[in-house]
Amino acid sequence: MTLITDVRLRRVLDSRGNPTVEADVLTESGGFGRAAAPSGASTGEYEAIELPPSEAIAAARRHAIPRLVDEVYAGNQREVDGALRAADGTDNFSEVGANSAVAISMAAAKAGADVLGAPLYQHLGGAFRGENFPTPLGNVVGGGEHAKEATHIQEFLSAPVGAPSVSEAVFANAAVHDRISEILDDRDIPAAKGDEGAWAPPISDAEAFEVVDEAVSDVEDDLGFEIGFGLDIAAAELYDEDEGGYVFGDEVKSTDEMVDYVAEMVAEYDLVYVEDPLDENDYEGFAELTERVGDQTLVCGDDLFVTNVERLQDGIDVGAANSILIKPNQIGTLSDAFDAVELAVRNNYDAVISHRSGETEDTTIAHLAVATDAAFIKTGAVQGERTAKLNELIRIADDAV
Ligand SMILES: C=C(OP(=O)(O)O)C(=O)O
Ligand SMILES: [Mg+2]
Repeated sequence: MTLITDVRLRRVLDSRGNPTVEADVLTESGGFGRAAAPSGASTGEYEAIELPPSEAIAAARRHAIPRLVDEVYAGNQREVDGALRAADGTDNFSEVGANSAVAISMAAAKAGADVLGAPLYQHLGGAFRGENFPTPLGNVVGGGEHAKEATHIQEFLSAPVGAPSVSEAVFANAAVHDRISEILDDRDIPAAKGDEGAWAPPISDAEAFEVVDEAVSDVEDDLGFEIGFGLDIAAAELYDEDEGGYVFGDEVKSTDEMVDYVAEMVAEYDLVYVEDPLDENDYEGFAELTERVGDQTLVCGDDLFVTNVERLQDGIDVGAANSILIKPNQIGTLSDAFDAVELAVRNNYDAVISHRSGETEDTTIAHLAVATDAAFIKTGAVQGERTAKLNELIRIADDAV
């Protein structure tokens, strides 16, 4: 074990061109870790608070760094994260900023791994991790808050559930992404890209279902293993109380209609995954949908649970969803993210480790997914800040990190 001797913070660019917080953690034996906070666009109402990076950095320098330097061992993640929580003093990191907190938490984990001379996933998960790999969910078509004038549903996700290796799964998602551009081209549909590199064509949700279904089937035939697809509806962004439901352009769906619609899409397209099908406050609606389709597909809570064990426990109590999206910056520390995974697994909920729409080249979530034995990782299909994580997964499987 080696003491943290320095924590340095700076503003760096994220993939949207916005500033974000990067942290370096140094230890007395020469250990080093660097990590950067991601940032969401379709953020959940109950997420930990992201402060403007300059404010978050100033607050962390004032409150958090003095509690870490020469006080805490880099390898003791619980102590690092406890110091961050104590420095902040609120439930939601509104003093220090979840962006500073998560960057320091992840950088300390990397410094701890460096001191041990172990890959990060082993430091976080133990010697027996690394045998299984998470299936990557690749965002191939999208709209919502991630692209204007595109689909109402935020993400159509390729899910290569039959891939024999992580590398084949990663390349399958890239192939689906590529096949979609050909299909759109054949239909004379222009396609820009959204924040995560998914195609953002100006088409209806119904047409997007058709296009993705065709692309997935074509690539499945080419590669010879099963590829399904799934959705992140990000329904909290569509929900408008004044309109009395979920707004899809000119059409408004009531909660009952929304549950029927999602259940029909699950049946029609054999969806393997449906994230945030209902509003973030609608535990009851989630429970009803899970009751109807939970034996056929994963119903995942992102904005619903915000990686928060209390919100997850509320969901478990009423049978809302059967999986949870894990985004470390939604809650602020790696320890909190691990606690959410553990509570999920103990209750037969699958964990899906996730990027944010605003990302950097940081690869921590690839290691987190392997360390927690997560069923899935959602980190895009193409584009540099996404491929950084996908390529790291390939290296982990190849024992080359
Ligand atoms: C990755 C997502 O988007 P954002 O980071 O904008 O919340 C999501 O909603 O799952
Ligand atoms: Mg989501």
